[in-house]
Amino acid sequence: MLRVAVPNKGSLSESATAILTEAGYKQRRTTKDLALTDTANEVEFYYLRPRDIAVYVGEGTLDVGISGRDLVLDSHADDDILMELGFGGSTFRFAGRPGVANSVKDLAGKRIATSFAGILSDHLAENGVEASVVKLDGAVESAVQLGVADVIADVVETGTTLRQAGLEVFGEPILTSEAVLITRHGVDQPAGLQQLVRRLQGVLVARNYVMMDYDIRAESVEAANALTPGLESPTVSPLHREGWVAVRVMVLRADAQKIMDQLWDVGARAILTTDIHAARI
Ligand SMILES: Nc1ncnc2c1ncn2[C@@H]1O[C@H](COP(=O)(O)OP(=O)(O)OP(=O)(O)O)[C@@H](O)[C@H]1O
Ligand SMILES: O=P(O)(O)OC[C@H]1O[C@H](OP(=O)(O)OP(=O)(O)O)[C@H](O)[C@@H]1O
Ligand SMILES: [Mg+2]
Repeated sequence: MLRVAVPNKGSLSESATAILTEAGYKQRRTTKDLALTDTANEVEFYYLRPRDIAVYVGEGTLDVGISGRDLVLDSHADDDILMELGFGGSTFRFAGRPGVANSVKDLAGKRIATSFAGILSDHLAENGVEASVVKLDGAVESAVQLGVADVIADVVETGTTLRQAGLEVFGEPILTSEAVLITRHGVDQPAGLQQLVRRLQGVLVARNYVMMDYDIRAESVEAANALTPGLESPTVSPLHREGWVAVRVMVLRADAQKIMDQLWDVGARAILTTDIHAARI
């Protein structure tokens, strides 16, 4: 059985369970359950902290897991990132009281609080900056007010927590993160992993694309195809009406309205979009 680690709580948990459910896997009924066996798909799910998932998978104790790119890098575990999952987006940034620093170069000799000491130390070393790292478990934004640090390095999503603490980001983002699927580096892919990856990719396609149908005069089909090249190639079928064809093609959901306007301008009519419920590409 494929052994899969899933975040048990926190920012990644709900979306991780949702994407697995959408991919046709059984998920735990209550947040108290520690594990669940999906016999039909021959997969065992283990619900763990995403920071620990990077370690379990890196050690090879579990075959594959969902964690955050920042947590994987921070752990220095022996993981490979197989795919990005399109949720749990955040940036990892420096922040401090206004004017305290403008870039990483200003941090020499300063005290920096973080719960990602691995990422922070790597970043300071890359920039040749010597500073002292104050390792905290959470609520890092309070460290400046409480006097244990001069600046912080933390996860920023909306920036609300920083504003509430009277802090501002400075310097370039240290990294951008999102939820990722990981396996142990350098091992043969276990049975069932390819199926999991294909199913998750299918969910991402269904979420990110819509199906678009339209009718157009045959002489304009090349102009329309330039706007909607599709993943492979559009399906073009004859219409009963002489000189017209029907086109069916996948387009990015985010671009759909703009493309419908552009298709209209090159003569397409009866332009429809429909949701895709599942896909294998
Ligand atoms: N607003 C956010 N706050 C914290 N982490 C976030 C946020 N948005 C996305 N993430 C990502 O979630 C992962 C952190 O997972 P974790 O389970 O520790 O979340 P958490 O919400 O901080 O949980 P908790 O603080 O309750 O332990 C990281 O990969 C991080 O980049
Ligand atoms: O930019 P925002 O949308 O405000 O989100 C970022 C904040 O959310 C997380 O804190 P969390 O609630 O997980 O508490 P923690 O610091 O104790 O982990 C993270 O550590 C930041 O503090
Ligand atoms: Mg947190």
